[in-house]
Amino acid sequence: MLPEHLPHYPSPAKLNLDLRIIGRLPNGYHALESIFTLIDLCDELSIQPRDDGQIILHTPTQGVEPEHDLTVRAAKLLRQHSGSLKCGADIWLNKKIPMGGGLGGGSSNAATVLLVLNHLWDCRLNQQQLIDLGVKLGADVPFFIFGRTAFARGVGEILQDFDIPQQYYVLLRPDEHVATPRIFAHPNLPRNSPSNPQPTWANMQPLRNDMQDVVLQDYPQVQAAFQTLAQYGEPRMTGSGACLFLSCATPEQAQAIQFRLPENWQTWCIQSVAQHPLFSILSNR
Ligand SMILES: C[C@](O)(CO)[C@H](O)COP(=O)(O)OP(=O)(O)OC[C@H]1O[C@@H](n2ccc(N)nc2=O)[C@H](O)[C@@H]1O
Ligand SMILES: Nc1ncnc2c1ncn2[C@@H]1O[C@H](COP(=O)(O)OP(=O)(O)OP(=O)(O)O)[C@@H](O)[C@H]1O
Repeated sequence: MLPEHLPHYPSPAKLNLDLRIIGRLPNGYHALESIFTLIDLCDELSIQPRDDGQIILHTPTQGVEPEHDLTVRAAKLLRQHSGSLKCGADIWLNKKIPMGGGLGGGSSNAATVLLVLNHLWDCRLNQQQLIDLGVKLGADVPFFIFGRTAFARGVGEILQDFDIPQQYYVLLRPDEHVATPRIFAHPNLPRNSPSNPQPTWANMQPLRNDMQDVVLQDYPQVQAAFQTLAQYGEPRMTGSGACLFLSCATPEQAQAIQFRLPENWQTWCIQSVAQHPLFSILSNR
């Protein structure tokens, strides 16, 4: 699907290991505090610069108009800051991350495009400048540019390093699409969790997701998947759902649980990844 002669750039998914809503911002958005980690479920992109200013996506994503695709929007946004309208790109995307599941795939694709084209077009924007651009595309984009396990504040753009134990997860995709705006607008959504000024893994226990209860109430398929996973531990939802995950101490434990899950759900055994896999690729070029 991607051209074989070009590099394949990774674009990993994320999990919100914990997500609390601590209030609302003046613009109506919700102020969050969240532990984000990268996982080893990745989309892949090939990106080749062109010198005629055109940005062409050769692999349109089903259900997304090419000009609305976050890869194209990211490239156009960076082009405005490149100082040259000649900057163009051919883009190929191989999607493996389910869309709209709370795994941040589209945001990750946008971050990979920003990081790679910043390099290929020699724009020389620093990480903070890329984060400031990225947040215009989506609240999860800054985390993927930060590229390490993080504690996030604001809408997700204020990031600090955060230590977590290495963990393995069973990830399950319920057969349901949850619309993020609908959950943020839900009348029963809790919006008053206390802020944690000095978060640590220990003082965040027990981990939770403030969006989870309203999603479980309103989406029977997510509730059914949750009950099934709950036979094996304490599942949680990532982002605004619908994907659910269960922490496991070893990969063998994750595989044993996955083996017992009904086949009607798409499932993965995954692990957290300490650093964005793109960083070592770009620093070697
Ligand atoms: C749930 C998370 O995935 C956690 O990482 C993110 O906060 C989602 O952020 P996002 O991808 O930017 O979400 P979008 O799908 O673009 O947001 C849709 C709508 O949700 C609402 N929204 C989003 C983020 C936020 N912090 N507060 C909000 O109230 C806004 O009305 C926004 O217009
Ligand atoms: N390259 C892309 N990949 C995936 N989705 C895209 C892309 N470009 C635009 N979109 C749109 O963005 C929406 C959200 O996609 P994404 O997979 O990032 O959401 P998500 O996993 O629910 O993230 P969140 O953690 O924000 O809830 C999709 O439903 C799709 O309409």
